[in-house]
Amino acid sequence: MTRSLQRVALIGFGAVGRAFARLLLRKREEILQRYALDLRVTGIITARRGAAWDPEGLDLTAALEAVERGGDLSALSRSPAPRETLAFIERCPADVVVEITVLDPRTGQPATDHVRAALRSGRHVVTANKGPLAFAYRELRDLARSRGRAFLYESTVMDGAPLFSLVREGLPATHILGFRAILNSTTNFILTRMEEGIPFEEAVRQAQAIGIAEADPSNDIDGWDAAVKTCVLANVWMEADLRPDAVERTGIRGIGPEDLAAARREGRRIRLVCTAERSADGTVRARVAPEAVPLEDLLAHVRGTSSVITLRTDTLKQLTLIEHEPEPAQTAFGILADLINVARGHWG
Ligand SMILES: NC(=O)C1=CN([C@@H]2O[C@H](COP(=O)(O)OP(=O)(O)OC[C@H]3O[C@@H](n4cnc5c(N)ncnc54)[C@H](OP(=O)(O)O)[C@@H]3O)[C@@H](O)[C@H]2O)C=CC1
Ligand SMILES: N[C@@H](CC=O)C(=O)O
Repeated sequence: MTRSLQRVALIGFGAVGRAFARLLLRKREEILQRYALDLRVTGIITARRGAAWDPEGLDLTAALEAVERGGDLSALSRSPAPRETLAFIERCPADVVVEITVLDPRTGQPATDHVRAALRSGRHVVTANKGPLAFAYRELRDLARSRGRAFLYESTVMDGAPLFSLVREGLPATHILGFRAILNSTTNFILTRMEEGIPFEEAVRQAQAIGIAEADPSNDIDGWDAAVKTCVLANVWMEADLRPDAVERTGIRGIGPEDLAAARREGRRIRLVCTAERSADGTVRARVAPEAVPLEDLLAHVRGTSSVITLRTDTLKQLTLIEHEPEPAQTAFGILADLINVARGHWG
């Protein structure tokens, strides 16, 4: 096998970026042996911890140590790297740009501009940030196609679970008619902890400590992250062109221990449920709302950070996928899988 080199730039180095660095340190040799793929991180930029690039590959152990002790990445750079993110993306020595900055569920920015700039400058793009798909999926997909570049996003929904590749590779000639899902780990974790008697604020702190909460956890609590994910799935699978504010959205802020106890007395559990269906007029209607789900329903048994989706299809009837207790390491795996698929050409 001929060895190929893939140079990767990380735009963001928070919980997911650092989990990806740790995973690559663990898997680099195996990937080289199995796929003849030499995966190197050649650029990293953050908002407050500087930027670094090195066309030969950055020392990821040193990058992790620098950021974890509250330091700056600049000392690792072979030559001074731009501090402005768009300039960094345009000039970094990379074949693939990985977008893992903070989600803004109301605008999808600046991540959408980052993805657009990367594709325009001839890079493949992998994103775990859902914003670009919720706000500009069609445009970015078409831009990637017109440039002959990959645009993959496995980690945007259900972390590293192979959701998009399952539909892309495993469900040919199939229409997704709708879905019902639990897609936000933080709210599912909070509801589960509250059922165990832990106060709401403490459950939020625990979700933040795991690294699964958004930078602003109200984007989880008020249903925004779930609405954005619902949009992403509807846009990619159902040819919808939805934006998050078109999703009927209620979060879990109003739910207290007494509501959970009342549901329990009726043999139910409260879960934040995401649905999308095509209506009779052909448009896609999407909704995120807490539901008191009966214990006979699979969704009632999805606990902690776990997530679940049931797809309704025109070929395989219904298909359900459950992801058990993901953390940022599983999101990092989705990014790694996308990068390997870019190198293998599994993205058309
Ligand atoms: N955490 C999870 O379990 C999952 C997260 N995601 C998505 O992945 C993305 C990253 O999540 P996570 O790592 O948890 O988020 P964090 O908040 O931990 O990290 C975000 C990173 O982005 C950097 N950043 C912010 N703005 C910019 C900018 N304009 N230019 C360059 N860097 C910037 C931050 O810099 P600084 O370090 O200086 O603050 C930080 O390094 C989000 O979009 C999230 O929705 C998807 C699936 C699961
Ligand atoms: N904040 C999100 C992280 C993954 O997308 C969640 O809780 O699901």
